[in-house]
Amino acid sequence: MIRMNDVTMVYDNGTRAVNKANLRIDEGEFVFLVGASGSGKTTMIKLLTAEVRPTEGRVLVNNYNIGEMKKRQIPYLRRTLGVVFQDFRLINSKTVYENVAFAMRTIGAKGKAIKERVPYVLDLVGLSEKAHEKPLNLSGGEQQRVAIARALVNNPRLIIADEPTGNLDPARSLELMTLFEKINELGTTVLIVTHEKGLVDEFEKRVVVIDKGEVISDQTGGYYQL
Ligand SMILES: Nc1ncnc2c1ncn2[C@@H]1O[C@H](COP(=O)(O)OP(=O)(O)OP(=O)(O)O)[C@@H](O)[C@H]1O
Repeated sequence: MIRMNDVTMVYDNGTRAVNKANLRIDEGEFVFLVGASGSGKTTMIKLLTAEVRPTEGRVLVNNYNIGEMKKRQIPYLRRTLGVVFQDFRLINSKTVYENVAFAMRTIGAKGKAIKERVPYVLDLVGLSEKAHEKPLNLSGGEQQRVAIARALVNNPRLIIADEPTGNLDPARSLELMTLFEKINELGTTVLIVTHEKGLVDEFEKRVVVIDKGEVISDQTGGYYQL
């Protein structure tokens, strides 16, 4: 599913954001990726979605080789991924339903498939009642769940969330993690980037810690130190 072998990523200005990192995530896992600000978490995610390419080493995601793939292949890689951004990136002029349906339309899905699938994912994230609201009439936690519904709607093998609890209070954050747990139990591999240690400690999951672009610890459950 995800393989990083001795991966280094250096930005144009010379910043070495990822440094000889090794990481393997298998189908069905639930993984937290944690690290201090500037440690390289977002760059790791960008490598997985082919927003940036490795300077050295090999990155494999759902059998795509990120360093060698052609630009025109990138949309196909992204169809296998659901990405939840910290700032939601919803279309405020469209309803919740339309935001989620839109993600299906972009990959060519039509009427019946959309009518079946969108209500299912809205129910999964607990937003059936809000289907016809516009995003700006929702709370931050609800908007976050719209973003998750949209990421899930095309049935990705892997869902990646970058700081998904950044805008939420502790109770909502816990609820959100419980939702990701449920999504994982339904078969989707989950990778969550966070620097909220308290939240990670609540869940007995695999925790990968990065510091200065290197994986410095990788263990399941329990305490970790930054
Ligand atoms: N586009 C860019 N060009 C140059 N350097 C960058 C770029 N994006 C990030 N960096 C640098 O790369 C390093 C890693 O940044 P990254 O955003 O991956 O960290 P992060 O762990 O996600 O941080 P945060 O928790 O603050 O979001 C930092 O030193 C950052 O300044």
